[in-house]
Amino acid sequence: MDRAAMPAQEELPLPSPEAIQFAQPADSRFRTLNPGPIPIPAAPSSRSLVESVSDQRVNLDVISSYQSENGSLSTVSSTVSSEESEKAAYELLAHTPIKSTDAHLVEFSEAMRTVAKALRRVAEGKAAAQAEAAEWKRKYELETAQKQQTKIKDCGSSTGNNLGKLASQRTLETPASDQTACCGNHGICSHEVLQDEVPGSNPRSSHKMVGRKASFRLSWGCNGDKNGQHKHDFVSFEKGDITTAERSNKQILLRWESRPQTVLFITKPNSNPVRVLCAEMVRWLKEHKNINVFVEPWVSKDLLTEDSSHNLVQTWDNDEERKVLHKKVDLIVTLGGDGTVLWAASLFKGPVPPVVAFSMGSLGFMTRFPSQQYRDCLDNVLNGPFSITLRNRLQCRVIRDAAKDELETEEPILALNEVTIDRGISSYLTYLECYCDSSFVTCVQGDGLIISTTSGSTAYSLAAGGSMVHPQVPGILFTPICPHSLSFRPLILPEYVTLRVQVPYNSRGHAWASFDGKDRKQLAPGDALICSISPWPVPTACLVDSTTDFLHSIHEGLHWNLRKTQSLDGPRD
Ligand SMILES: NC(=O)c1ccc[n+]([C@@H]2O[C@H](COP(=O)([O-])OP(=O)(O)OC[C@H]3O[C@@H](n4cnc5c(N)ncnc54)[C@H](O)[C@@H]3O)[C@@H](O)[C@H]2O)c1
Ligand SMILES: Nc1ncnc2c1ncn2[C@@H]1O[C@H](COP(=O)(O)OP(=O)(O)OP(=O)(O)O)[C@@H](O)[C@H]1O
Repeated sequence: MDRAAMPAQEELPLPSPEAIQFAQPADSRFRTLNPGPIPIPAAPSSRSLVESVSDQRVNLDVISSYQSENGSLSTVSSTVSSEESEKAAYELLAHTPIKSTDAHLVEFSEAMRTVAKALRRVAEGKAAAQAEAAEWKRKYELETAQKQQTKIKDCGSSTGNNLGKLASQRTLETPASDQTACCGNHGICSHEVLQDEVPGSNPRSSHKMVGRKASFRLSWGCNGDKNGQHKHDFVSFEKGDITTAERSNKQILLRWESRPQTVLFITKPNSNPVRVLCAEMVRWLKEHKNINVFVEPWVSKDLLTEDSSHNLVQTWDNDEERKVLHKKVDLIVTLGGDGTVLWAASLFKGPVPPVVAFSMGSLGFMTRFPSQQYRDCLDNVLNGPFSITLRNRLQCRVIRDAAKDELETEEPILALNEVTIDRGISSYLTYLECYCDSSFVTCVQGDGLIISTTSGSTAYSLAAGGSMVHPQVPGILFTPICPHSLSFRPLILPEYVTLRVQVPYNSRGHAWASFDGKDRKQLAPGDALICSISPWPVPTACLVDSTTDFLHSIHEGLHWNLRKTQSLDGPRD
């Protein structure tokens, strides 16, 4: 490069001979090539810049530039003796015009210039960042001081003149004794500030720099919620501490704002006690409470044949009418066992009115109301308020291989307990690929898989080794059925995930999906089942409250951890 064409010197000072010397390689062979300090025009030295460039790099540059002018150098340096190479090098130097050496130095100084520019940019960036940080700190301290002053005023004690002064000085120094006198009794000041030692602060007093911990924000992020409409704070950051602001397991109370007028009865079929009680309750509700009653079509016929006074009981004639039941019904009463609650829920593909489940079955895990005391129970519920358990349902969709490019293939199916994917009549192991959102979970090889709600955790999932989970816990259970693996433990996943169970093409057989033990669907290789929590839970009325009812059911219904207590006589510590 022509020296005249070089950029202005202020861009980068040319390296001094001293600097060049510093950058010389440790390699002795190279030293023999080095004719000593090279005379170059005097220029301000920048040793520090040169230091940042590795010696090796300079060596390589210089060597390669020699190479480019005399391609034989590498052969010389690697194959001939050092004496020969020295001789060759001197010859080479003798033939190398000084212009060429200058050209290398120019090249080198250009490299230095680039490094200097980069360093300058870094230094400028750092200075700007420091200035910005200082400005933020200043504003923050000012704000803190102002807030502090306001609180001190609120405390009714003498104004902390010091704070005012210090605020204007952009720092806040508050003697600990002042704080106690001012706000200590109210527990405000002393707990909401951090006190850090400030280097260089007034050594005469024990004054400290006072500042708040940095605040930050966490929020729910809903899958697919591009507008962020469902995002809301779920923690608060009071004084820099994370506190849960909203808890999903709060007790929920139902308080009527207007009087309930319509009750739907769902009853277990083929049960005489149920039939008799249903007729009695319907009459009582109509005569004493002036309530409109809906029943299933087959119940309507039953009631009419028994007593013509039941002709005022309403029902529905077709699916379209059934689909809008939730708009007419204030309350659902079930008479039967858990299966009847499941059946009642299955009639509602969308929102479900509150369910009051009377126990007329063998187990009655979800049926907490004693049928003998139906009058008191119904009175309490109709008057309100009463606790409810919001029971999540699974919304499941079968995606057929042939139609997997279509967005929605089959109607979604809602399950209150679980969806089971099993081997059906096939005698082969099921082979199911499972994904949670977009992450691979596992391959199930065994009898099948149960994807259960927390309400269903005490049903089939429990029998397959899953944990019992309180129905208000927001989760989805992932429980294998007889997995042919020693290490397949059940999982509980968060309620917001979407699960996909795929029958792979290389599966030996078909799989079968069923929903709350009903509605079996065959899954061929290539078919998939998608499950997520439905937006329409089933609100079931509690006899006492959600937790008391749950614990009562696991004690009384499942005899959980029932064991005779050891007597005192016997060995002791
Ligand atoms: N091996 C098993 O334990 C097994 C096998 C198949 C189905 N099931 C369960 O049966 C349910 C269908 O119930 P059904 O009454 O229509 O059939 P069902 O008449 O065969 O009764 C099943 C039993 O499960 C009990 N049950 C149902 N839901 C429950 C729950 N949430 N908690 C505790 N116990 C519950 C019922 O009270 C009943 O005793 C399915 O959703 C499934 O959970 C269990
Ligand atoms: N109204 C209904 N129409 C059709 N089937 C129903 C209806 N109510 C309940 N069933 C079905 O009847 C079966 C038995 O009902 P349920 O579980 O309530 O009685 P149970 O077996 O005596 O009680 P438990 O669940 O306590 O053992 C279940 O499979 C359920 O789906």
